[in-house]
Amino acid sequence: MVYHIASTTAPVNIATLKYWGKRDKALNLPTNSSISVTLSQEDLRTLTSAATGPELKQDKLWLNGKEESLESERTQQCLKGLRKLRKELEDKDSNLPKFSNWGLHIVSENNFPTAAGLASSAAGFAALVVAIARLYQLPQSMSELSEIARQGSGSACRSLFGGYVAWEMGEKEDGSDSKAVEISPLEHWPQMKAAILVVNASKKDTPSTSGMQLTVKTSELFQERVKNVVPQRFTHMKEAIEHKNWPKFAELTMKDSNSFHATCLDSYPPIFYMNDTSKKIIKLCHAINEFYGKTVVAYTFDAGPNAVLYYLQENEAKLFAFIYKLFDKVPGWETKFSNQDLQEFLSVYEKDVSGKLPFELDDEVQNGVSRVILTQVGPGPLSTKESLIDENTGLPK
Ligand SMILES: Nc1ncnc2c1ncn2[C@@H]1O[C@H](COP(=O)(O)OP(=O)(O)OP(=O)(O)O)[C@@H](O)[C@H]1O
Ligand SMILES: C[C@@](O)(CCOP(=O)(O)OP(=O)(O)O)CC(=O)O
Repeated sequence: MVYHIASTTAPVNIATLKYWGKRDKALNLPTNSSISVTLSQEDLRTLTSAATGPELKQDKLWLNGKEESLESERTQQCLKGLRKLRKELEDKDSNLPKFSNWGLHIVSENNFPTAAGLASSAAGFAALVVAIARLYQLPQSMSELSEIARQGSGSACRSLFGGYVAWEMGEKEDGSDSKAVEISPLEHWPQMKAAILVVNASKKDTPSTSGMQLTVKTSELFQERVKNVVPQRFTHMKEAIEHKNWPKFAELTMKDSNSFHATCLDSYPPIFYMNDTSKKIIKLCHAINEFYGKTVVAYTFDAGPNAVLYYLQENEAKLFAFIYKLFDKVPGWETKFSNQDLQEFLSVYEKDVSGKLPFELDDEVQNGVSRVILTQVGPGPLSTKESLIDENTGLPK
């Protein structure tokens, strides 16, 4: 028999205004709105294929070549939501095959480390929802589908759009107004780039879900953050994106990363996501901006020690004079630059920086970084002809 199959890729997004805290755990409703930049799928992406057929009795998932359980409440919520929408179509048109009664086979691959604080769950749930929505030929918009992806993992709802994205927290108890919307498409500000310094690619200590629950329950600072800090920052950051106001965008991004990590530290017992290397990178970014007398780089850290450095294309040589000088031994540079380009960064350092620095560069920081991922703002989920499922067997290829 031949199976019905649809495939999609989906991107990672890195928040510049952080989601941290749930007001409803079952529906995954946040305590504040958030904003993110979607990153290019050339560098970080999930590819997911979904298949169905009358002979499939059970739902199954294979992730990075291994069969994984689909039992988690969150995945079940996503599958339930998608089947409900398909059922509505089938009820209206009796000619449609009864996909909603059949099992699903889902096969997915991340081209980067899973559960390493690189937002794999965001790309993973976004791809899962979009692949099945396409298989089911659902008419819903990306914003509507984002309500389902949100229930898989909050940050996943933002991966349904490219460019600059907001997750509006909403007010309704049923969560029907808590969804992702596009602030600006990638074409509006395509000069935005990101250098990710992978500080520790092993599994993290405190998962985001339990970490944020603890913060909501125990941190007083958190109350101040959601009531007074984030609502204003949300408006200001949206404006900064709309006006391509880089210094403002950068300042708010850094402040919000710091504010989020401060609420983690204020949780009881405290949660530490950043390590000494992360802190050295923060100091370095401020020192770089001070050295040039303008904002060249903005850092942000999620629930782990990895640093995401946002910068504009026009400032690349200025930033890389420092970071290539410091991190030239770690892999990743060669994916985007020739040897000659990289030597150029060192000559900028020798010509413009060396001897003029009011501080010593700390070579030690290199030891805490294992890899650099060079990327930029990118598009939302993309349909693909590439399939991970064999159309004759319905099993992973
Ligand atoms: N391609 C995928 N398809 C379905 N589920 C996935 C996929 N990739 C990751 N996941 C789910 O997401 C989990 C990892 O989420 P977790 O939040 O621990 O890490 P992360 O997303 O890399 O980090 P963070 O969200 O803090 O940036 C995996 O264990 C898996 O359940
Ligand atoms: C620090 C963050 O990356 C937290 C992400 O949390 P998740 O979306 O992973 O949490 P769950 O909804 O419980 O799955 C900030 C952000 O991406 O906005």
